[in-house]
Amino acid sequence: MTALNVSDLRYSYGPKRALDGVSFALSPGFTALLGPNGAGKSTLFALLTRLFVTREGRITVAGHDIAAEPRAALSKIGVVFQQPTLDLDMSVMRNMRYFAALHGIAGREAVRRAETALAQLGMAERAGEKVRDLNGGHRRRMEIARALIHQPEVLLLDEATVGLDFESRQAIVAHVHGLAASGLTVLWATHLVDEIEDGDDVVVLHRGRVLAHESAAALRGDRPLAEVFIEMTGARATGVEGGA
Ligand SMILES: Nc1ncnc2c1ncn2[C@@H]1O[C@H](COP(=O)(O)OP(=O)(O)OP(=O)(O)O)[C@@H](O)[C@H]1O
Repeated sequence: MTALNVSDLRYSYGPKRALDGVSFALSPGFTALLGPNGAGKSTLFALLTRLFVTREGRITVAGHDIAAEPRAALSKIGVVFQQPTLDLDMSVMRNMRYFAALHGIAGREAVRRAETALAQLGMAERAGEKVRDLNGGHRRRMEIARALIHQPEVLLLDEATVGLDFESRQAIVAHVHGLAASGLTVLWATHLVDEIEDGDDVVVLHRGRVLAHESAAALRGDRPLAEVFIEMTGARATGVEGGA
């Protein structure tokens, strides 16, 4: 089943074309949106979450056209933006319940969903802690849990590990792969090749165009993914090459 379908999407900032005919279809599982700085990843995310609107191209989420049925489409999307958006003075649970309320979920159901989502990210025992007291990795995990509270089919993460140390990054990457394995459709924007596993699906975006869409294993062949990425985009691939 196609959970997210993007078809011939175009977007310009004045004369600057940021997306130039982007198409891909995603099924449940982990897809890395791999692109160097300026590739168009953030622009794509803004269109997928309807922060930006374009008349050129089409986006459907779980069969709902985002232009024709925005509420239905957006109710199927969970999103974690590059910049954290947490209230530091609330507890983890209060943050979760506050966000649940924005989706019309309250009372016991909100607590039940919050507990389930926190457990999925290995954060259950931190529910009572103030967000301010959490380290960066745990804050990010909380934000991912929060994005799951309305039980979306598609989870979008825009450079979710920016600024975190290697261990925290690894933990988050592992958790999100676990979510994808349990049936969620994950689109993980990154420029770090070490966050990508051989079994992952990869969309390579460069200068607003999709250069490749296939499994990481097929994309890299018998070479390191970093080498292939550099060759395709001319960009320096950052991150530690973790065997991929
Ligand atoms: N507000 C804007 N005005 C003009 N050009 C813009 C604007 N925002 C982005 N761009 C340009 O559009 C292109 C795509 O930018 P975008 O931020 O979507 O890329 P990105 O892949 O998310 O990069 P990064 O990882 O650096 O955020 C780039 O060439 C960028 O310079």
